[in-house]
Amino acid sequence: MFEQFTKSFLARIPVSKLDWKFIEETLNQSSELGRVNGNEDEMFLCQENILNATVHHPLNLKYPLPDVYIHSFLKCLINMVERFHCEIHSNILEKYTNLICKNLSTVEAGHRSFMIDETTSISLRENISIISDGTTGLCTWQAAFHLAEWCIANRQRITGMTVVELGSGAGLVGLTCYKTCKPGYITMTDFHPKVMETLRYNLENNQLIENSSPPIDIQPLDWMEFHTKSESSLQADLVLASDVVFDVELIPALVGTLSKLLHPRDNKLLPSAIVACTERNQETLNRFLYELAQQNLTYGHLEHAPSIFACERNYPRRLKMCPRNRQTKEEDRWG
Ligand SMILES: C[S@@+](CC[C@H](N)C(=O)[O-])C[C@H]1O[C@@H](n2cnc3c(N)ncnc32)[C@H](O)[C@@H]1O
Repeated sequence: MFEQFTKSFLARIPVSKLDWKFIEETLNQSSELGRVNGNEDEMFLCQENILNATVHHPLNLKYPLPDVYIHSFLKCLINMVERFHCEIHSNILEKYTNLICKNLSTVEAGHRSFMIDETTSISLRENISIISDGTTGLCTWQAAFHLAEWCIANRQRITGMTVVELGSGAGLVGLTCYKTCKPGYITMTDFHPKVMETLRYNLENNQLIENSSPPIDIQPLDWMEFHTKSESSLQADLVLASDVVFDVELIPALVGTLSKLLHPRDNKLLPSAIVACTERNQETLNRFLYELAQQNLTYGHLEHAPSIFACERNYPRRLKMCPRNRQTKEEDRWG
């Protein structure tokens, strides 16, 4: 009954955007039931159920959301329960008053948990601010959800492939690919030390380091250096990257990196790259497309995959697929 609400809560959808209408209806039904049966416990039971589906959910107990988020959630819940002229459940009050006494910070890191299906979830430590510690890589960006959903929809085709992810950030795309697609090998990369540390933590937290079969790996990879290297041991059948097209200064190095990784190898599948772009600034995207053409890389647009993640979807996003110029239409492979 609470599945959708739980999914949004654990994914840290802004509190004001949670489905409060649903909570109101649930409280209303309990209030009516209590009145008809003359049973005052109905409202307490309902508050307990809401708490169990959110703050006391096993994933939140194991991978807690930031206190500031829980505080704001409980505040809204208490306001709503009060509108029914009903006593607030002691567990809610206790949790809330404990949080009031804390010095809450909006730059605090905390977890977000994403439920993919009944048995698969991914919990990531992420900062609340989109830019912190001088990097954009400590939170999940919107294009990542899009690309992760594309991976899930194409999992059978990805199975067994050697996958490299560029600019992995907090790790949603790589971890989703690893958990749902069974790639032959997956290497997640980034360059910022704090991002690398968070990425490692997130892999360990999802128990993916020790028991990695198929193997999963994290490597530092700075596009600025990589595209100038003459040799690299890194090879890919498929390159994934989400929300990496955001700074015109970085685009030549990013495309140079893609070009190197997409270089055809003997007796191997021609590699391709799926780059999920958020369409914020047309000029930046045009520069990306210009650089692709300079490197003799063609591109096509891919269909959106069905939505799975609870997330905000404010910006239009596109998946660009970049194979090296060739006769065969690569869209036929991934389209
Ligand atoms: C906007 S974030 C996107 C993170 C993640 N892919 C997502 O969609 O949530 C951009 C990512 O690119 C990485 N990045 C920026 N410049 C880079 C460079 N020169 N080499 C490698 N990664 C870089 C950042 O560290 C950050 O993780």
